[in-house]
Parts: sequence; C-alpha cells; structure tokens
Amino acid sequence: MNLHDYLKYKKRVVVKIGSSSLQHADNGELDLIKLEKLVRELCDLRNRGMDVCLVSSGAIAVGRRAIGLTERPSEVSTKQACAAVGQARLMMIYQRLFSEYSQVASQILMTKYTMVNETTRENARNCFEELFRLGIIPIVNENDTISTYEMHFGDNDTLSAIVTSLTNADLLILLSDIDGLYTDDPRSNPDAVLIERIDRLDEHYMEMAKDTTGSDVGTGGMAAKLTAARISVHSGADMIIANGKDVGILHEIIEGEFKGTFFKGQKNVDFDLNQYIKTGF
Ligand SMILES: Nc1ncnc2c1ncn2[C@@H]1O[C@H](COP(=O)(O)OP(=O)(O)O)[C@@H](O)[C@H]1O
Ligand SMILES: N[C@@H](CCC(=O)OP(=O)(O)O)C(=O)O
Repeated sequence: MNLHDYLKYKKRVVVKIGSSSLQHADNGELDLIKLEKLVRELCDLRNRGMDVCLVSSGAIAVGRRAIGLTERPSEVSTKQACAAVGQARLMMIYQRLFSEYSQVASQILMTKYTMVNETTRENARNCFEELFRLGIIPIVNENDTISTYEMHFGDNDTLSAIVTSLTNADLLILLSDIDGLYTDDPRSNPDAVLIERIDRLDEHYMEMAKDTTGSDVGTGGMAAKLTAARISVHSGADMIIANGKDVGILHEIIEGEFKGTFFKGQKNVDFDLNQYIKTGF
C-alpha cells in the first residue's frame, strides 16, 4: 500500500501491541529483542515530533509465566494475580528501555468505570494531555488487577480505540499476529485475501472478522479489531492493522509504504464516545 506524504504528517499516534506479539511463539517467554526494537521505533516517532501513546497488553501472559502457570488462567482472581505480577514486570522493562533512549515513559491503567464516570474520564483526558505536553509517553493497559466483567473493556483493541478517541489522536496502529483484515480467517480458509484499504467501513467487513484468536494469549480476535476500527473511524482517526512480527513496520507505516489494512477515518458527528461506553454500538 502506498500512502506517501500522508501518514508522516500525523500529529498524535496510538500504537497497540498484543500479548502474542511480545513473546516468543515457541515457549511464551518475553521477546526482549523485539521489545527493545519496539521502544526504539516509538522513540523515533517521538523524534519525528509526534505525540506517542503505547497500549501494551501482556500483563496476564507475563505474570502467568512468572508464577509458573502452564494453562491460560480462567478464574478471575487468578487472572488478577497474574496481572498484578506481570504489569509491574512489563513496566520495569519498558521504563528501562525508554530511558536508554532518553525518553520518559509513564503508566495509565484504566477500567470501563474510568470512562463511564464523568470526573474520572475528564481526569484521564487531562492526564493524557499533560503527559503529551511534557513529551512523556503514556503506556496504557486495562487495570486487570481490579477489573471484573462489569467494568471490563474486554480487550485492548477496544481500549486503544477508546484512548484514540479520548485523546483526539489522528492515527491508531494495531500490531497483530497477522498482516491485517482478510476476507475470512486465513487460519481456517486458505483462499482468504488481504484487504488493503477500507474507505467506508460497512457491515460486510464486520462479518469477515471472526472472534477466534490466533494464540493462547490473545483476546477478541479480528472481531475486536473491527470494533476498534468503528470507534476510531467514527472519531475521525485513521486506523491500520499490521503484523507486529517485525515492529520495524512502524516506520514503514509512517513513511507510507507497508503491508496491512488501512481504515480511513471519517468523523461521524452522531458518534458519542460516552454513549458508546454505556450502550455499545
Ligand atoms: N477475517 C480475518 N482476517 C484476519 N484474521 C482473522 C480474521 N478472522 C479471524 N482472524 C483471526 O484473528 C487473529 C488475530 O486476533 P488476536 O489473536 O486477538 O490478535 P493479537 O493477539 O495479535 O491482538 C488472527 O490470528 C486470525 O486467526
Ligand atoms: N489487559 C490484558 C490483555 C487483554 C488483551 O486484549 O490482550 P491481547 O489480545 O493480547 O491484546 C493483559 O495485559 O494481559
């Protein structure tokens, strides 16, 4: 896809990386070289003058390994315990890597209640704004340690789109374990074809995306990414799904030449983020 001289003028970008993209596929251990490269890429976006926000999954997957659980946890309290361990570990690594490139990183943990309640929503918005003003990179995750079903965003694809809308970012990049949206799940349909550009996000695209995930740590599958696309596009932000296998794709995206799916933002004046949080689409 060629979007030369378009994406490099973006002012504020939110990048989301999924748990499966942060770890070695064969044993689930953190891929430290990839994390280091991700941080370098994000620092370079800052050096290009963009406001940068990272939404990073991985708390539960990292905690699970630290605790020594071989199975994916299903009990809410076990997930919470894993997240309590894993989030701290992840942040320790991010802090160290960002400081190597002289950037300051920060942590914002949110639940759905943060967005439902007017005061906490405004606090979150103000905090993001101040961090950007100070040149600090917010690293966002769901507050899984206290989050239960009722206050859950459910997946970080949706959360990253909500952050995009809340902060008026103009680009959301979802780094996934797959190149983008295909006409069907390529894991079950070998004839599925990559869709490179979507200018009008209608129902037939939504139906292509299944909620099956490609890994034993992912959440929401492609369906969650299409929900994220609806939120971003209606908020006026472009969105891109690309493969996080090589995070060098971030500068390829900004330079306008990359493999992935590009969703054109089209601000919908009837879209109300607060209403969406309460009732969904
Ligand atoms: N139409 C589709 N196009 C691409 N992938 C799809 C589609 N439908 C379902 N999927 C599945 O969604 C997975 C990506 O979702 P997920 O595992 O949650 O990603 P991540 O952990 O990278 O955020 C793919 O690996 C693929 O198996
Ligand atoms: N908040 C959770 C991740 C939730 C999520 O959406 O995961 P993923 O599908 O790997 O992006 C965690 O940090 O473990």
